[in-house]
Amino acid sequence: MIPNHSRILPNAEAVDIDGVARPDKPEEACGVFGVYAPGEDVAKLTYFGLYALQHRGQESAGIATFVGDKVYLHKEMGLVSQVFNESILQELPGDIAVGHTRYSTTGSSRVVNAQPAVVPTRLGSLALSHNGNLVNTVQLREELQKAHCNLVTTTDSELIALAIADEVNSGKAWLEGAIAAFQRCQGAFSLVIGTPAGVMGARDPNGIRPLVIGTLPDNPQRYVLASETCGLDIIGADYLRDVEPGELVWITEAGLASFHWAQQPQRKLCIFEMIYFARPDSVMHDESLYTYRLRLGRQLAQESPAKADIVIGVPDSGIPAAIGFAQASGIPYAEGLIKNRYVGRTFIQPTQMMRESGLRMKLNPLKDVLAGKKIIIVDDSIVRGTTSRKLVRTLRDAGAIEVHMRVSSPPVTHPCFYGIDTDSQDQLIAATKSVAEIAAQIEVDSLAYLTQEGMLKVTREDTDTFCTACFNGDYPITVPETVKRSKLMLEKVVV
Ligand SMILES: O=P(O)(O)OC[C@H]1O[C@H](OP(=O)(O)OP(=O)(O)O)[C@H](O)[C@@H]1O
Ligand SMILES: NC(=O)CC[C@H](N)C(=O)O
Ligand SMILES: [Mg+2]
Repeated sequence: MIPNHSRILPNAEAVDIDGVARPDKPEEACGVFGVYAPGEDVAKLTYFGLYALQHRGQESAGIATFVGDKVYLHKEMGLVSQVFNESILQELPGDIAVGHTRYSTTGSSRVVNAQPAVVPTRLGSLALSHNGNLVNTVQLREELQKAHCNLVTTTDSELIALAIADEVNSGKAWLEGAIAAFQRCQGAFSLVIGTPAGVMGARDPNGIRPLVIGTLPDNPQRYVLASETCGLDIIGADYLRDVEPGELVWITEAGLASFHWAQQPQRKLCIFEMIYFARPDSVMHDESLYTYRLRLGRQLAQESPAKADIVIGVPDSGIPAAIGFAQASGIPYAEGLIKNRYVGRTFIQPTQMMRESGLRMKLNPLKDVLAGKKIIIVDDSIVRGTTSRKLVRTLRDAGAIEVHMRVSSPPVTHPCFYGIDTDSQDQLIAATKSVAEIAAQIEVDSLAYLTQEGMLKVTREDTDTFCTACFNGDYPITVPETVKRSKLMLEKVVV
C-alpha cells in the first residue's frame, strides 16, 4: 500500500542524453570477442566469433584490428552478416582484433554508439568492447568532461575507454591505466580491449556478465576471448578458463599475464544468463547450459505438476526445460510450435510493435499435434508477457483443449541495472500482477513458475554466487537512487 502522503512517480520516459527516445526497450546483453593471433586472419576469426554471439545483441556489430599503432575499424547497424562481407573483412588486417555485437542499454541504438569504441591515447589508440552496464555513468561522465575528454557517444562503454585513456595520458602504462580506470567504474563490465601492445580481457569484481579465454589449437600462445564458449567452438578454439571476477588478463607476445585488481571480488554471475541469454551449447560451471536447463525443467515438474497429453516447449530457449519437464513427469514431449529459423530473438527487438510482429513471423503451430490435446507449454521466462499471451491463443486456435503454462524461472519482478535493459518495472508483468492475474491475462488453464530455491538448487555452484536481482530486487552492486528511480515504478516520494 502506498500511503496518502506519497505518490507513484510516473515512469520517466526513457530518453537518451542525445535526446533520442528509447521507448519499449527489450532485454539483452552484448557479445564481446577478441583475438591475439599473429599470422592468423584475425578479422575473419572475429567475424565467426561474433556470428556465434549474435543472440546476445542484434542492433549493431563492429570489428577493430591493429597493425602496429594503426587501428582499422568497421562498425554498422545490423546483424553480423549484414555488417560484414568478404571485402570488408579483407580491409581489416593485423594480429589483434576486437569485436562486438550490441544490444543497447546505455545510449541510443545509433551507429555512433556502435562498438568497439575507439579512443586515442599517447600510446596509440585503444578499441574497447563492453558487455554490461555501469551504474555511475552520470558521475563518471561529469568527471571525464571536467578532464576535457572528448565524449563522442552517449554510451557508458565509451566512458570506460575514455577513463583508460585519461589514466594512460596522465603517464601510466596500459595495465596500470586500465586498472586505475576500472576502479573508477561501478557496475557490470566484461571487457575486451585491443591496444597496439596486446589484448586485455577484464571482468568487474562481481563477474556479472560472462567472459571466457580460449586458445587456438595449433598454437596455444594464440588466445581468444569471448562472452561465451560457443564463440570459441565456432573457430575451433579450446576453452582454457573463465576470466575471473575482478581479474584482468593481458595477452601480448610474452603470453598471457593475469592481474587480480579488485579489492574484494565476489562472484555474482547473472543467473538469467544461464536461464535464457546464453546459448544452450555454451559451457558454464563445466557443463552445457542445455544440461542446467534440463534440470530446471525437471525441478519445475516436481514443484508444479499438471495432467496433460503432451509437453511442448517454446522455441528456442524454452525447449531444454520442456524436455526436462517431460522426462520428470513421464508425459511425452512433442514439438507443437515450429520456429522460422530466419527470425531472431523477439525479446530483443527494440519496440513492442516489432516484438509482436516478430512473434507472428517466428512461431507457427503444428495443428495435427495440438488438436484435441491437453497441453503443458514450458517457457524459460515470462517478462512482459508478449510471447505467452499470443502463444496461448495460437495453441487454442490450433485446437488445444487445455493449456497449462509452466515457466522454468521465477517471476521477473525487478529491473536489471547491469546490462539487460528491462526498462522500467511497469513493463514487467509480474511486478504488478499476481500469478493468478497473469494466468487470467494470458488465458491459460493453469500457470506456475519455478521457485527461486528450485532455480538455485539445481545449479552446480554455491547459491550465493549468483545475481538474482531481477527475481527479488537484491542488487549486489549498489545502484544510486537517481538511477533506480528511473526504472522502479513503486518509488515513493513524500509531497
Ligand atoms: O514475456 P516476454 O516479454 O515475451 O519475454 C519472454 C520471452 O522472450 C524470450 O524469448 P525470445 O523470443 O526473445 O528468444 P528465444 O528465441 O531465444 O526463446 C524468452 O525465451 C521468452 O520466450
Ligand atoms: N547490453 C550491453 O552489454 C550493452 C553495453 C553498453 N552498456 C551499451 O549500451 O552499449
Ligand atoms: Mg523464448
